[in-house]
Amino acid sequence: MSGTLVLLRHGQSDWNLKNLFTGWKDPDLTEKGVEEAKGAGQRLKAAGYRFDLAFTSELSRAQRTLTLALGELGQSGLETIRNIALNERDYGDLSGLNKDDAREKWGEEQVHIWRRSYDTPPPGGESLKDTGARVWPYYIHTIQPRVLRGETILVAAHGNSLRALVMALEGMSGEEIVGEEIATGVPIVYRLNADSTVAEKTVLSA
Ligand SMILES: O=C(O)[C@H](O)COP(=O)(O)O
Repeated sequence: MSGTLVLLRHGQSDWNLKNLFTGWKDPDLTEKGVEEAKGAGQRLKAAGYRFDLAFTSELSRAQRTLTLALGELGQSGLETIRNIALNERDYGDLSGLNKDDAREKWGEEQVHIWRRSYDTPPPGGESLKDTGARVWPYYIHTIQPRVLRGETILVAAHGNSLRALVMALEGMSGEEIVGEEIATGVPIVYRLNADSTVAEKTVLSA
């Protein structure tokens, strides 16, 4: 057995609440999002986790979620590496549009394909495959070596940057990833084997 990797999607953002495509836009957390982030930290603490290092994106909602969770863990000030590679999928021309308005304009099926398919990008944006092409190398070169050293690592990021990571970690196909949803503020814990495969997965739901 090797180290532990914990993935945490940010708490509810203002644009999640307003049902807007967000991508690389930078809204803050809502009050509910703040509570979700704190709750994630409390559950990690109750389960006995202590982190050696954290990673997050260049976007405020993930950074703030990390700060709030670390506060609950009593680990404020933990060494944290921010990188744009962990940013949310770029939603391109959809960014800022209401998701229900988009369904009315382009149809339910097309919008679902843009949101959940593996390799169909939204107009002017990234497919999940494109997102994975930056998330996965960053994981392999920068995050995974620390986990394989036996460390406990926290990654606070986004619904689709984490879907890309989960897809690769669990060896999911382009069809399987369509049904994968990452909840806000719910830590996903992976214990890795020394050969980097997943030994055990635990979801710390509320
Ligand atoms: O960028 C966004 O709009 C959300 O964070 C995730 O959106 P999705 O649920 O459409 O993947």
